[in-house]
Amino acid sequence: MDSISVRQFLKSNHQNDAEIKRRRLTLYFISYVGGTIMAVLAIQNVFRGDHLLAFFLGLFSVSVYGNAVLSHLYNKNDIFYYLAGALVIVMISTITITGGYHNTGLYFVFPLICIQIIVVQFRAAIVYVSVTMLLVFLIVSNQDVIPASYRPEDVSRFLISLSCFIAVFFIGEYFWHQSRKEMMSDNLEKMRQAHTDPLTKIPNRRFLESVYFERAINNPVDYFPLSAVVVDVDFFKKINDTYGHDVGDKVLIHLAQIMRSAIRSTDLVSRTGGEEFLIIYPATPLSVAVKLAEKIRIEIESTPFEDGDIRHPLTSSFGVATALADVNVEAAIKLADDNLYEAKRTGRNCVV
Ligand SMILES: Nc1nc2c(ncn2[C@@H]2O[C@H](COP(=O)(O)OP(=O)(O)OP(=O)(O)O)[C@@H](O)[C@H]2O)c(=O)[nH]1
Repeated sequence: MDSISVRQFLKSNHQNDAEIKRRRLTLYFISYVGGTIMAVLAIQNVFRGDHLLAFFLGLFSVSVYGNAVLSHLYNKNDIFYYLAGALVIVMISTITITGGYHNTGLYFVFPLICIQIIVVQFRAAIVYVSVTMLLVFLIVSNQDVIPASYRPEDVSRFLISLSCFIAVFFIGEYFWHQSRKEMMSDNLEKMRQAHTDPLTKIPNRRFLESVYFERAINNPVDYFPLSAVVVDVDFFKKINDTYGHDVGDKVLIHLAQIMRSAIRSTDLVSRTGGEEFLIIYPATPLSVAVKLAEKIRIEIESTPFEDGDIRHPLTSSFGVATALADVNVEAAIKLADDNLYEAKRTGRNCVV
C-alpha cells in the first residue's frame, strides 16, 4: 500500500458528512413537511369542490411519503433523491397547470426549485432544473389549454424572478461544493501525512490503529483470518554505528521497498517503530503467512544494501501470528511480537 492508496483508503473512510446530512434533511423536509401540507390542502380542496387539484395533491402527498419511507429502508441508495427530484418536476408542472388556490400556486415553485437543486446535487440539478423551467415556460405560454389563468404581467415577472433566483442559487451551490471539496482535500492531505512514515513513505502505526483495523473490524468477512508479521532488522545498530545514521535511514528505505514489492496490493507493510515493520496479510491463514514471511526473509537476505562503496548484507527476524476474528487483533500482534523475540533469541534471520 503506497501513499496514494493510503489517501484513497482515508477518503473512503471520511465521506462528505455535511453534504450527506444536508441532502437527507432536505429530502425529509419535502417529504414529511411538504407531504403533510399537501395532504391538508388536498382535504381543503375536496371541500372546496376542486376535485382535480385535490386528487393531485393527495397523490403527491402519498408519493413523497412513500419515497421517504423507502429511502429510510435503503438509505445507501441515491435513487430516492433522484425520484424526489422527479416528483418535484411533476409537482411544479401540476401547480402551474392548475394554478392552485386563486391562481397563486406559482409562489410554491421557488422553494420547490431549491429543494430540487439540493436533493439531486449540482450537476444533475442542471438537467432537472432545465427540464422544469422548460415545462413551466411551455405551460404558462399556453394558458388557453390549462385550467389556470395568470395575468401576462404576473407571468413575465414570475419567469424573470424565477430565473434570477435559480442563477443566484446555483452560484451559491457551486461555491458551497467548491469550498467543501477544497477543505476535504486539505484535510485528506493532512491526514495522509499524519498516517504515513515520512522516511519510508509507507503507512505508520497510527494508520493501522485508527484506520486499517477499524475497517477490518467493520468488514470481518474480507479481512479475517488476518495474519500479522512483525519484522525487525538484525544488528541494525551496527549499521548506524559503522556507516552513520544517514546510511541507516537509506537501509530502512531499501528494506521497505523490498517488502512492498513482495506483497499483494491488498496486503500492507507499515513502519511501526525505529527498525521494526509490521506486515498485514488480510484473509490469510497462519500457514500461508509463515510461507510469505519466509519468502520475504530470503528476499532480504539475498538483496544486500548497496550505496556507493558500501555493500552490506542484511537479515531480519520475523514473528508471525493470526487473528481469527476481530476481537483477537491486539492479541495476535502481541503474539507476533513474542514470536519475534523468540526469533531473535534463537539466532535471528528466521521466521517463528
Ligand atoms: N538510521 C536510523 N536508525 C534508527 C531509526 N530508528 C531507530 N534507529 C536505530 O535502530 C537501532 C536499533 O538497535 P537495537 O534495538 O539494539 O537493535 P539491533 O541493533 O537491530 O539488534 P537486534 O534487533 O537485536 O538484532 C538503534 O541504534 C536506533 O538508534 C531511524 O529512523 N533511522
